[in-house]
Amino acid sequence: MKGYNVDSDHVIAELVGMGFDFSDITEAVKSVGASLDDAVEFILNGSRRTNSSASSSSACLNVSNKVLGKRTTSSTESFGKMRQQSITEHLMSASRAKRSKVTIESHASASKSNIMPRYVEEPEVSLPLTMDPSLNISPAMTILPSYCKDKEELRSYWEHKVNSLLGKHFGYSSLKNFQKEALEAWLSHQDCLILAATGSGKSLCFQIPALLTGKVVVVVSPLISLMHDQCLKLAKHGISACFLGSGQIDKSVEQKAISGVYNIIYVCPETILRLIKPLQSLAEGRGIALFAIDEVHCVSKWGHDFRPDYRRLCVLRENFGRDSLKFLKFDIPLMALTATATVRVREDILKSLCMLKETKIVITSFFRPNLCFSVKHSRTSSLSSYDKDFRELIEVYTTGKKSAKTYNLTPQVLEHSTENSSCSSDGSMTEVDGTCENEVHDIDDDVLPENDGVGLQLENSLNSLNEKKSSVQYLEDECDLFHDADDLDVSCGEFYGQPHIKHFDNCGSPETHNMLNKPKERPALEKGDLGEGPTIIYVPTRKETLSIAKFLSSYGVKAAAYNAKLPKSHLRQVHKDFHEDALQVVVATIAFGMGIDKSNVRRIIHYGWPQSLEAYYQEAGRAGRDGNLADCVLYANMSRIPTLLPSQRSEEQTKQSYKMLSDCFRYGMHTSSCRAKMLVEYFGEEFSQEKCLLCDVCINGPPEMQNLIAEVTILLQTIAAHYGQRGSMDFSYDDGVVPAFTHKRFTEKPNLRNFVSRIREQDHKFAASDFIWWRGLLRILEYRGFIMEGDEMNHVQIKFPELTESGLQLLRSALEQPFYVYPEADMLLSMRSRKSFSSFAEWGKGWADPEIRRQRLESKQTKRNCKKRKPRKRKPNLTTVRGRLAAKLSKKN
Ligand SMILES: Nc1ncnc2c1ncn2[C@@H]1O[C@H](COP(=O)(O)OP(=O)(O)OP(=O)(O)O)[C@@H](O)[C@H]1O
Ligand SMILES: [Mg+2]
Repeated sequence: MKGYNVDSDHVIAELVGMGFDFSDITEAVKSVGASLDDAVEFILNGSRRTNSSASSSSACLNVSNKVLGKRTTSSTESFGKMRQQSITEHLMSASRAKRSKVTIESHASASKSNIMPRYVEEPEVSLPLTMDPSLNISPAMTILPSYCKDKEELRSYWEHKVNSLLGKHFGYSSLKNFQKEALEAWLSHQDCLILAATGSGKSLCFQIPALLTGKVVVVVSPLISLMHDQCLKLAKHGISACFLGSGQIDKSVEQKAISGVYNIIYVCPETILRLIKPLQSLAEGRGIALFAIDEVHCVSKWGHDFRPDYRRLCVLRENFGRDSLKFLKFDIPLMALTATATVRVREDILKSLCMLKETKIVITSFFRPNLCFSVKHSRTSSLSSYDKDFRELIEVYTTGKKSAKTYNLTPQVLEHSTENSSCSSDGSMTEVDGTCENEVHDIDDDVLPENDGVGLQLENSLNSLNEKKSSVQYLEDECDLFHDADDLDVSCGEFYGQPHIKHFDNCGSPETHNMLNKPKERPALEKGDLGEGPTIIYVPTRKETLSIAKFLSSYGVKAAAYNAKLPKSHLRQVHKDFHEDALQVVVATIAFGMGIDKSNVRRIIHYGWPQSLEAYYQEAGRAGRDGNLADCVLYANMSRIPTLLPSQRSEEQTKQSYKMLSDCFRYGMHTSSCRAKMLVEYFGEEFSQEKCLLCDVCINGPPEMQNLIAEVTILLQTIAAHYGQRGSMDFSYDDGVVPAFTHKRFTEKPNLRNFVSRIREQDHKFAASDFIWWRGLLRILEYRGFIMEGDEMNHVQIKFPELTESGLQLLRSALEQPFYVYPEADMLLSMRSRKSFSSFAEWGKGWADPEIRRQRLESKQTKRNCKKRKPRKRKPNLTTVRGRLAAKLSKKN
């Protein structure tokens, strides 16, 4: 297979997945090159295997789907051939031989190097303990050859074995440390929870046991597309696998899985619950080496991607232990894996899965040293924001390029959908509502006669549209809630391992992988040109996927939209083109989900607030898997507090979701700590170095500190006075400054807005102060423990502030000590448009002068009047039904 490139590998794997004979495939690829369609055409029409039912290249995807789900008779022949060559067959035959007699052959007298026992492990068969008990070797180690005299020897024995499998199947030279630790736990029959960064290689931890033992590994995974991709990769590495989703299962695949045909069975949580009994017979027959629960954060209600069925997976511990299956010598180990779990989520995982007390926890650093994090302010709402925010990106992909050819993926869909979205949301979660409202007003209200029958009808329908658009159902429809677009037509499929070729997927060479393993030296990571690798832009709403993709395409960028509502054929095409580097930018909702493992993604842009830092870090983690520099930019509207995406949640979950959103908001607002540090510390890791040296804060440095004693004092005083805390203290202040709280606005619990207007009224120095500036200050006071939330409701940031005991104490000493802070992002934003608050002096002085005050008030009034001017009549849009109707009505009048 020398000379085959990544593209041909991909095509070969696809064809293997379709069930074609390997020799036919190689011949086809040799003849027509790395084109899937052409190769299918060649095999189907141009060579031995002519099949009239699938003769056109357009049938290619159908063929694929059919074969994934139900194999046609014509493919059985080649498939049988492949099975002969598959590793499964080898292990199966070995296994059969093994079961008839003693499992491990002793080779005490032979040299280790040339004697490898044919079978490494058979936990059910206990062996005489020939080792010194003082070695403290766990029972599982005893299943290893008895010529290994000590722990070190045992370790090097299995490392040697694993490394040869690694080289043979994957082309890697060694395991990473965390992978070794995980395998050691499994060898010792321990349950294991693995927390390792995105793209670090967690899958190998559960794939290797299948190769080592010849038993089956059962992997629980949340998404069909993820299972499909992993099976495809395994097939390329010579390992047979199948996936069983929860839809219409092809029973024959399921039966084969249960009879032990595949090395690895991927199964969704719903299905595994149905398969407990059959899996118990599999455990008794071929044997189950391990249950792996991938993306295990889905177990936790405290995580970002909760899947209720994951919580029922404690059945695995209940039904696959020695207590329930007498033929087992040891409980079948559980291995749980995730890249994003906070300490609380970890505890929840261990408890919900009933993992054993001695569960080994393997944690690698969450730090990805080649990712450059930054946060930028953007309204993310209109073409003008796109223009500003994506100019650089457009330059990267178009400068010096000859043609500005538009990438034309389902243009009709794009055209149609963007036509109605001229006023798209501003990208933050709040703007889902905003969009709807704007949209309803795209017809001029003032063109409609008030009591005209048609007008009334139109108005009614607009109202009902309005109502519909503010319903949770409609809003849910605007956003994708799952990390999956269900772009496959099948719910199960099988993949047979092909004879091994040296593959490194589209993920680079082993050397580049090792770079992830072993971070580059810090000084070498100087920020510069990132190159042209692809970009993923994550947006909150489906509509924005279309409008941004259309915008970028109009500048000649090869961009495509991806969201769960687009046609499946389009989604598949996007996946394919993205993996083959035919696309420069994918603009997606979170449906472009978990498990995207492409090495050269150079930029992940979040355009609008994510819902949690877990989700953010997981999505950002898709960048730079080749170890080279990559950018992770968050564009968010700093002037708005994000809101939760609509979803069905219990009260408890709502609270948790608010907490996560709030943490995410703080991450964006923070201006003085290294971003990577903030992120890894969020996951409970102590950051080993001071800074990442690559994020916007490390590069630009924090903003200048300001002494805000005057502002802090008046804010605390205003709040304290409302709650009658003044009497209980002996702080002294200028009575003129403290507000008199007799105003009727204050009879109810006041929110920050009320306090700010009070401050503005009371002190001319602050009369023109921005609300968002005070909001930033309030947040700082909350971090420092001086303020707390005064109501029971859930908020992203404190809404009804009250003073804590420390707040009261601070107030007592406030006037004596300076209060230095780094202004938060919203404060900086407000200061950019106005004078800084601490330098209110100038403004303040101005307000003190009655003449200046009069002039300012007058100009304010004039501005207001200008705003109130009757809106200009817009020309009705004659391309829409409503527009034509409005035009007709206005003519009548
Ligand atoms: N020991 C190793 N040496 C070199 N490369 C490796 C090693 N182990 C895994 N890899 C490679 O690392 C890449 C990422 O692997 P994998 O998909 O298992 O990551 P992951 O940790 O599961 O990521 P995610 O969190 O996105 O699911 C793969 O392309 C894989 O082949
Ligand atoms: Mg993974």
